[in-house]
Amino acid sequence: MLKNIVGLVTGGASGLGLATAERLVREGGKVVICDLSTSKGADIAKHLGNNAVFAPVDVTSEDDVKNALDLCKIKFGRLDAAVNCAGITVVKPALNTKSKVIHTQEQFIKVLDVNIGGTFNVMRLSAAMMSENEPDTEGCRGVIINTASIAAFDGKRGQCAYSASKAAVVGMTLPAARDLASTGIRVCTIAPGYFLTSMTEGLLELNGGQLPDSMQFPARMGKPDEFAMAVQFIITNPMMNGEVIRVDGAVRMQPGANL
Ligand SMILES: NC(=O)C1=CN([C@@H]2O[C@H](COP(=O)(O)OP(=O)(O)OC[C@H]3O[C@@H](n4cnc5c(N)ncnc54)[C@H](O)[C@@H]3O)[C@@H](O)[C@H]2O)C=CC1
Ligand SMILES: C[C@]12CCC(=O)C=C1CC[C@@H]1[C@@H]2C(=O)C[C@@]2(C)[C@H]1CC[C@]2(O)C(=O)C=O
Repeated sequence: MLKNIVGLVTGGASGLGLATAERLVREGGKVVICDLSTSKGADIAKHLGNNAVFAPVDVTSEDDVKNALDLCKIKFGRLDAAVNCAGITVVKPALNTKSKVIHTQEQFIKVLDVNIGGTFNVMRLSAAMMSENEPDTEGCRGVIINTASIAAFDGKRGQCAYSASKAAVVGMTLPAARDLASTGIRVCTIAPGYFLTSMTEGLLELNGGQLPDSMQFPARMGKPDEFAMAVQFIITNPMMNGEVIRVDGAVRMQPGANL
């Protein structure tokens, strides 16, 4: 149960973030769905009812995140769990040796800006708000959950930017947990494998109908709610701190096709 837990979920209008927002509400909590103003976040929050509200947020903007936290305070009074799911990817080799096309620096920086900068922006501002909470019986004031990827460890061809960004999210987990320990705020990261969302739609088709990377067990794409179950576990288990959990059915990404 997540009774009365107030969560803020970035990327909450789609895929893993949406499943997390839905689970929070289903389990008795409340949620601020943060996503781009162009997303379906407003309709989704309406559909989820009074325990959900939408905040238009670009995670790279300090003002947008502050406004979302203000809304959280006004509507629900506090923040217990911030879940960073907003993320983007680009699939492009550093250099395409056949066509001689070079990966642009702009694309590289953009992925880092959203995936690293956005995650850090939400984490630091959420922590500041959580620091105002009364501690629970364990001294805990809140929990921050970031989303990396198994690409942080075994990036494929074409994933320099994405893998670097997710490795950074893994890398900030322990120092952030250490920074926030004295305030009673926990920080964990989930590194998902292949999950069925808009980010991976078309992946099976691209792969000739085959599952990628000889998936072990279960030999299928993850369901978004299986990610949300990991979020719930981290929120409810006070010993989960400073840790990165792979949720991937034991898959290991292979180098992939020459791009
Ligand atoms: N689907 C998968 O197999 C995996 C996904 N991930 C990671 O999980 C996270 C969620 O991905 P999915 O749900 O699959 O993707 P998705 O594309 O379904 O959802 C991502 C959401 O983030 C939002 N977003 C993008 N840029 C944003 C910004 N600047 N500010 C606010 N919101 C923004 C999008 O509007 C979208 O609603 C991402 O960080 C992704 O890298 C990691 C491993 C596997
Ligand atoms: C890069 C991938 C795989 C190759 C392909 O044909 C298309 C792709 C675009 C979506 C990527 C694919 C991938 O390798 C895994 C990721 C990066 C996927 C987006 C999310 C992804 O599933 C992941 O992060 C896995 O950890």
